[in-house]
Amino acid sequence: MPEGLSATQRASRRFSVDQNAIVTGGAGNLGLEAIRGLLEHGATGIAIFDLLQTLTSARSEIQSLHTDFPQANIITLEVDVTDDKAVEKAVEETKSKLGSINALLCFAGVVATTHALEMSPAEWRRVLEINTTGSFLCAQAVAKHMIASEQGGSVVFIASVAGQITLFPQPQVAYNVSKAGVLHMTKCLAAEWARYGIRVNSISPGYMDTILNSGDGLAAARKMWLERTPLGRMGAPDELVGTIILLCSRYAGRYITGENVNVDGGLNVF
Ligand SMILES: NC(=O)c1ccc[n+]([C@@H]2O[C@H](COP(=O)([O-])OP(=O)(O)OC[C@H]3O[C@@H](n4cnc5c(N)ncnc54)[C@H](O)[C@@H]3O)[C@@H](O)[C@H]2O)c1
Ligand SMILES: OC[C@@H](O)C(O)[C@H](O)CO
Repeated sequence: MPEGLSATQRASRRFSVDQNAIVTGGAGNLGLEAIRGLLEHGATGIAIFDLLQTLTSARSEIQSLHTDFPQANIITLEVDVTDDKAVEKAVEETKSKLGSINALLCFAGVVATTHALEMSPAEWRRVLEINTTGSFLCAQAVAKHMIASEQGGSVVFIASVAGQITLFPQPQVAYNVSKAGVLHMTKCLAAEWARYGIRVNSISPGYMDTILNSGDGLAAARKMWLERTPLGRMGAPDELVGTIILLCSRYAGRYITGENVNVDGGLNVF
């Protein structure tokens, strides 16, 4: 322990997240697990941004969050992240209901497994619009609030190892490009917003054990994925939580910005 640190400064090394967060795609597989992790680590308020269809199908999981964390203020907002006006309105509503916005986590995303020669322009645009543009629009709207509050904050994008290497065997050029964009956007926004005390980082999951990677049609692919994953298994959704807490914590993570953390069982090494 360096000499001269006060008790308060030492306490400030904790990994706690005693603040409010917006989680886009928060009713999805990884988003729900992230929210549970944030609440377990002291988050006081959560705004779940997602499509009506997913908010409806995840109703019982969201109800369990209310039951398990009765002291937390958990709100749900129907938002399409590609709709800039809807995003701005939802961020405004979050601010008025939660009081402050200290962290943003962007999980909203889609995958298209289509060969490049067969991909329609509409499908290409949809994947980039949701994964890259949607993440940007949410970060921009939240950053404006963080700047106005003069409190700074933390933005965490969910990229993918697919943004760094060409995954095999599934053809998913639009997805891979969309996530490469998210990775570079992380660095650009970290550079632009550091002066406001806003840190911007990303997490790149590998193959997580979620619906996205399930289904009978993927059995052969799953076998190949495991062969290329040094830890030899898929990740559990809650295995992102430690990194999320580090990056969102205004204590432990306060000198980390512009960084990507691969949470992938080693998939990126090949
Ligand atoms: N599951 C994995 O193995 C894995 C690996 C790497 C990266 N990721 C990324 O993690 C994120 C979450 O993945 P997941 O496995 O939880 O998938 P998921 O399908 O369960 O969750 C995605 C969520 O995004 C929401 N969404 C989609 N389009 C939206 C829109 N236009 N506006 C608002 N919300 C929208 C969906 O309703 C859903 O709740 C995605 O960005 C995905 O690319 C997942
Ligand atoms: O094809 C599956 C991919 O989306 C994968 O789940 C992930 O993006 C690997 O990082």
